[in-house]
Amino acid sequence: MAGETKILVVFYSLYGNTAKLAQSIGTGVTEVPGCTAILRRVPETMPQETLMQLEQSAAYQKAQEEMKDIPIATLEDLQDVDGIIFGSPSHFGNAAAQLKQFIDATVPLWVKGQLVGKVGGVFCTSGSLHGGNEGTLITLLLPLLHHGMIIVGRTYEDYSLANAGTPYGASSTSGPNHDQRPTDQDLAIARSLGKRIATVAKKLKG
Ligand SMILES: Cc1cc2nc3c(=O)[nH]c(=O)nc-3n(C[C@H](O)[C@H](O)[C@H](O)COP(=O)(O)O)c2cc1C
Repeated sequence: MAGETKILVVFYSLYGNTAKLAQSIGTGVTEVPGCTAILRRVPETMPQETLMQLEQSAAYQKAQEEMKDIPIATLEDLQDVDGIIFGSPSHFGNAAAQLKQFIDATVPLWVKGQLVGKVGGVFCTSGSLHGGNEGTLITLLLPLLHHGMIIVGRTYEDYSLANAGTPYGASSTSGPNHDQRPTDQDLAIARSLGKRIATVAKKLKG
C-alpha cells in the first residue's frame, strides 16, 4: 500500500441518488494530492420477482444505465485501500439489505483484523427529510467500529451543515418519486467529506 493513498467508495443505489453522492465524494478524494478514489457498487441481492417489477420503472432503468460502468465490489477491494466510505439509500430507516449483506460477508477480514486502522466514513440518501437519514448513517457507522476503523465525519467549520448534510456523513433527500437529485450544497458537503477522509488517511499513512 506504499505510495498513493487509496480510498474506496462502496455503495448501493437503486435510483441513482446515492450514486451521485458517491461520485462527489470521489471528486473530493482526488482533490487531495496523491489520493485516488475507487468507486464500487455492491452486488444486487433482490429476489428476481421484485427486480422484474422494478425493471418496469424508467427511473430505475436510467439509473442502472448510468451506473453500469462502476464495477461490483469484492472483499479484495476492501483490503487494498487506506480508507473506505460506505453509502446506501435509507430503506425502512436502515441501510439497504444489499449493502448490509456485503458488510456481513466481511467476517473473514474481521477475523484477521484486516480493516483495523483504515479510515472510514458513511453517506446516505432518503426519500424524506425525517425518513431515517440520520438513523441510517449512525447505524452504518457501527460495523466500521467493529472492524476497528477510524471514523471521520464532517465538521461544522463553515456552518454549511446548518442547511444540508450531517456531522455523521453526507446525505440528501430524493422526494416521493426518488427523483430530486442531491442539491449543489449536498454535493459540496459530500465532496468535502471525501476530501477530509482522504486527508486523514494520507496523514495516517505517513
Ligand atoms: C424499499 C425501500 C424502502 C425505503 N424506505 C425509506 C425510508 O424508510 N425512509 C425514507 O425517507 N425513504 C425511504 N425510501 C426512499 C429512498 O431512501 C430514497 O428514494 C433514496 O434516496 C433512494 O436512493 P437511490 O436513488 O440511491 O436508490 C425507501 C425506498 C425503497 C425502495
